[in-house]
Amino acid sequence: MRAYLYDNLDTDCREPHEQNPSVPVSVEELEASGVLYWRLKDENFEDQIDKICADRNYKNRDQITVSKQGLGELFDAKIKTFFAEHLHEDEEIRAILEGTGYFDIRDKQDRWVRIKVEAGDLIVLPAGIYHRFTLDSNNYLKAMRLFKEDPVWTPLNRPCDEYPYRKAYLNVIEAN
Ligand SMILES: CSCCC(=O)/C(O)=C/O
Ligand SMILES: [Fe+2]
Repeated sequence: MRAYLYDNLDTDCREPHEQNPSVPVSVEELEASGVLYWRLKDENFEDQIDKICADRNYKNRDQITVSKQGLGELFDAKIKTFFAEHLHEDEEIRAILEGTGYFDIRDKQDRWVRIKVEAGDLIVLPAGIYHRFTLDSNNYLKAMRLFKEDPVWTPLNRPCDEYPYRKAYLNVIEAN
């Protein structure tokens, strides 16, 4: 995982969009926005996932393959939905199994921070954070999705500042 400020250029979102010079964003800075990160080791990948699930009460899991083959005729529509700035009522928890991609999150100053993920990364985006997702130029990512009960990942596109989970998110972040 590597995180940095987005350059805000209006070119293909699958490009890195790293500023020049780059402005790195640390794991601690991500945490200040409520984003959690773990690096999972190959040797005991499943054990580490199981421990995080037990600690954080994630009871269920499934897998998604974000690629033309994996999503079939839904691919173009899904990719568009993922990259529209949105939030969810629930956490978005993804353990990357194969491939690469970018999660962009809005930090406390409402700047886009780009998080490059690869196999072995586990990321938790808190409920209520504005974010988006895109593949990179490899056009392939397979992820495990973790969730507590039935997940509520309906994307609510910005602006939705009046939703209770957005307000709850801002309250937690401001107290940090
Ligand atoms: C890497 S999983 C696909 C992206 C997704 O599920 C989502 O909600 C993006 O915001
Ligand atoms: Fe999302």
